[in-house]
Amino acid sequence: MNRHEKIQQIAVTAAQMQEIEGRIFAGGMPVAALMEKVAGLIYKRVQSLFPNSSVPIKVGFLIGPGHNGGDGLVVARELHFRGYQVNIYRPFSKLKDLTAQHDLYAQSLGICYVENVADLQDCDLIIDGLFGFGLEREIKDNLAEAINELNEWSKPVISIDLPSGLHTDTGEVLGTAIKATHTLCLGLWKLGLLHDRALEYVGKAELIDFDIPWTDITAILGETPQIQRVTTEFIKQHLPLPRPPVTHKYKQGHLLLICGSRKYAGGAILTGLGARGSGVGMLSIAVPESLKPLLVSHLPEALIIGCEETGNGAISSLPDGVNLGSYDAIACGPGITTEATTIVEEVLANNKPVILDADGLNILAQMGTISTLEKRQATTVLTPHAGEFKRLFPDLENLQQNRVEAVKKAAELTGAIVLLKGARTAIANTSRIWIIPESTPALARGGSGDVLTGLIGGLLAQGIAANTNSLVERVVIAAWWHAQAGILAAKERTELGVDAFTLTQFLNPVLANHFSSLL
Ligand SMILES: NC(=O)C1=CN([C@@H]2O[C@H](COP(=O)(O)OP(=O)(O)OC[C@H]3O[C@@H](n4cnc5c(N)ncnc54)[C@H](O)[C@@H]3O)[C@@H](O)[C@H]2O)[C@@H](O)CC1
Ligand SMILES: [K+]
Repeated sequence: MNRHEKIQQIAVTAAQMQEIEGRIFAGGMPVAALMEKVAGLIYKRVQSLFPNSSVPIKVGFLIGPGHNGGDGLVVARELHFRGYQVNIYRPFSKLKDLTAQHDLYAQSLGICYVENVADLQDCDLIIDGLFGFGLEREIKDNLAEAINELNEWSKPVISIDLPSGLHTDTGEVLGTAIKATHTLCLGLWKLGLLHDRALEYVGKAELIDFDIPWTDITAILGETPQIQRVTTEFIKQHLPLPRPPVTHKYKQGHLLLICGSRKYAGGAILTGLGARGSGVGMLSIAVPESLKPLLVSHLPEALIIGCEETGNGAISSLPDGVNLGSYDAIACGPGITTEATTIVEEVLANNKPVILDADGLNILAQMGTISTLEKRQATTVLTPHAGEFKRLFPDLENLQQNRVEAVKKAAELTGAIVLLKGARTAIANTSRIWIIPESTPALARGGSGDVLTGLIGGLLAQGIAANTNSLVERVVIAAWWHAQAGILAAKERTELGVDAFTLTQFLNPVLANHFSSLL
């Protein structure tokens, strides 16, 4: 893996970034030289995003008291030299030394300083250098009002490092925050940018790599950082491709899906199609007896098991002769309704890897999440959305806003692999956390989660059959794959055109697009 690929997999907190920065300075790099280098990369990127033309672009700068402001001033100076019409709004009198020096020089060059943020309203572009990872308290009073006013203008805004006002680690809005259209994150991805609640502020985000020595990164984060930003390169390493040249269907995993009810028949089909997309060797699907013909017609390759059903058409028990121990993995939950308690209890009592979703999770919550999972030896995967998560882990409610912390705690409490669905799906086991950095709101649609459950099940079953010891990676692959299928489908069909059935048809093209070298 090259440096670019490796660096994209890292996400850091403010404290970690400060420690890494400290090592660079201790190594002898002058602070001013690093700022010059970083700002040089930023202004070149701004130039390519907004090239100057015969009519100069008018750029408004927001300058804060620290080194984020210092970066901003160097960018302002360089764009001034390149013919941009630069205006600076700096609502602070006390500046850090280096920032103050750049400020003096900008003034000596005759760059225009304005008194009020309103004076920037006719700018074509705003650059936000108010605060970076040094923001330590709420933004209040006049500055908060200025930011709120600017957010009303709907102009292009480029934030340096991160949108000012966002907490670097949690993405929480401290008072108020800049709504950027672009964020140029410096050096290493800041964890806060990967939180759902930050997304409406971040816009298009990209990393500006300024050559932080790898030894300084690993000295602070270790060889395998605890938090991983999931990239294509990671997926490529863990994808079950290519297959061994000599194999057979059972060696490629046997997955049992337990899903559906009279009320939710479609959920069973979608889960089955998700599993189909995974390439799993053998697929068995247990559904209420009355759904059997429907499932056979949609998934002719699968073995459909008709189960005895309750008066409302939920699965009441598996038929005699079905041995849960004979499958590599079992995925249970989509569409089963909360009546199917017996089957969930039976599945959890078994010693095979289990994926629980939807009403499977609600039943687990009723059984007692932690006490039930304590008894399990085999892997359990839980795939809640925020509402299900709350029911599963009522004691973690105060963490709901900090999704990364919440998923980490949930995994620690249960020993399970927990996948918390969201705009930035987060997955944790007891030692690490993975975040899917790209997705699409097109996936916010009924049935989309059923597809994911099938996909996870299929990948997990293949992993078990192949004796791989990295099962959590299979769950991460499924989440990434699902998101990418949504993105690809939305590109072709718009964000409104990605119903769950359509989504299943984009699973395979994602692989073909990204991994042609493995085909
Ligand atoms: N880490 C690195 O390796 C590099 C960092 N650089 C820049 O330096 C930034 C960090 O610089 P700093 O540590 O100086 O921090 P910031 O520039 O983010 O801001 C810190 C300053 O803001 C004040 N402040 C914090 N919260 C406030 C609030 N709510 N209201 C008013 N004032 C507040 C603090 O007292 C301090 O003076 C990065 O984000 C990045 O832009 C780059 O210059 C070069 C490389
Ligand atoms: K900023």
